[in-house]
Amino acid sequence: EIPLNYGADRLGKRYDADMQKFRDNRLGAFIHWGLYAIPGGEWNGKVYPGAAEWLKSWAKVPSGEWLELMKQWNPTKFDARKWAKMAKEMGVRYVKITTKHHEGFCLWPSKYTENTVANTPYKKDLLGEMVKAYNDEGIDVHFYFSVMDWSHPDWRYDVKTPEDSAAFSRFLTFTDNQLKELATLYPTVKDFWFDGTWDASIKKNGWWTSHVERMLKEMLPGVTINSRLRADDYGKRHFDSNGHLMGDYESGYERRLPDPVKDLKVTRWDWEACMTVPENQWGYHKDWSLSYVKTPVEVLERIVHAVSMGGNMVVNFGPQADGDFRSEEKELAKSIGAWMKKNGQCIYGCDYAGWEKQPWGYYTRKGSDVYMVVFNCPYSKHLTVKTPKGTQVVKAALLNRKSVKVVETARNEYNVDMPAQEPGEPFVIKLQIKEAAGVVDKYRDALT
Ligand SMILES: Cc1ccc([C@@H]2N[C@@H](C)[C@@H](O)[C@H]2O)cc1
Repeated sequence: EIPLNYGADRLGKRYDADMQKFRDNRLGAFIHWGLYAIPGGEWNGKVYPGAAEWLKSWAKVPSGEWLELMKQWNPTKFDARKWAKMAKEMGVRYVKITTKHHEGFCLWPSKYTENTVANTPYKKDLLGEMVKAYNDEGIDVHFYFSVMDWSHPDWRYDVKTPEDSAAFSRFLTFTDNQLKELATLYPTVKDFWFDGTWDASIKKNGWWTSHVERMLKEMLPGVTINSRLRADDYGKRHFDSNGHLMGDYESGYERRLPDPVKDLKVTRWDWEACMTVPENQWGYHKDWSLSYVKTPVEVLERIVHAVSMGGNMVVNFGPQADGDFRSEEKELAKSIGAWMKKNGQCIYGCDYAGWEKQPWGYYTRKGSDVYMVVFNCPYSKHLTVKTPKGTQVVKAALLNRKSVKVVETARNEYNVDMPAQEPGEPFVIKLQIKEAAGVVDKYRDALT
């Protein structure tokens, strides 16, 4: 290993109560809300199909002109308690809120910039209202924070000249001040999810990313920090130059998931994925017909897929400028919530089972309870289960307790019957297993 000053602060997973809660939460929601919700993907009469929160970039809008949108920021339909009820009904255990996205508009009344909700017709502290409402519903609040700030004169994509260095040093101080402000004003925050940290300017200042992690953990003991913040002494990101994960969980799975067979390495560390419901829209876009929109079952499959590999999943919501949600998102929250109410025990507090992936769906596990979450029903009417050496399936039952037949078909191989009547939606079978202490290998493969 090479010596590093700004590499991983810790080797291996955290097992303290705060990290265990982060892990047990498993299902979260993203809230992407900012000035971009006002134009909703359209600028000067042209609709841009790209991500709506990047409209400033697609339409090449100068910062001054973009920030004019602040004059229109007045979400009259915003009701934090309603938002929190919607999250509760969906069954999310935490919500990640964009405190400031790349555009530089702050949902809290920061005293380090004019670009905040305080200088809009709405005036009030939106972030504070949200934090209180979610916490009152027992939902943890995580802060998304974009380091890249398109509206700050001292932001630099790279640092090449002495002027760049002076400006970027001011920018890092500004950012430190905003982060300290967030940690001080909203001390119940449980996590910081950094974005906008891929540019050379940050990679050349790995020390600062290490300082931010340590500063926030000093101010808020137990807080979790995503790997995306971090760059080491050599600009290596997420995993340091010795291959160790920086931060507390890997945060690279954005709109994609690790392969359940080829990418089992991810089960060695904590990780959190995030996903959009359309192909690629985080902020509100007025026209969702421009890309495929995932059905609730497709969203659910991604949630289960993540948990089956020991990860969390954060499903994105892009509220409208008026503070209400579009109907597709309200329906999605209801639909996922209905399923979670019946089947949540295969998600919350669950982890990677360590069993061989099967075509019918995914395993999750909590202690000695192994869950089969079935998305694909086979014509054979049997669900193949292959257990590790020394592990037997003793019983199987649908979560509503109706048992299903289990027949041992070969060494460590079973046919678990499909339920008698078609469930009509993804369903869960809970397995009772028996794990031999020493691994006794009763059968042997034929000698060929
Ligand atoms: C290339 C690219 C940069 C930033 C992003 C941001 N990360 C997501 C979590 C959203 O905030 C998106 O704007 C997405 C793609």
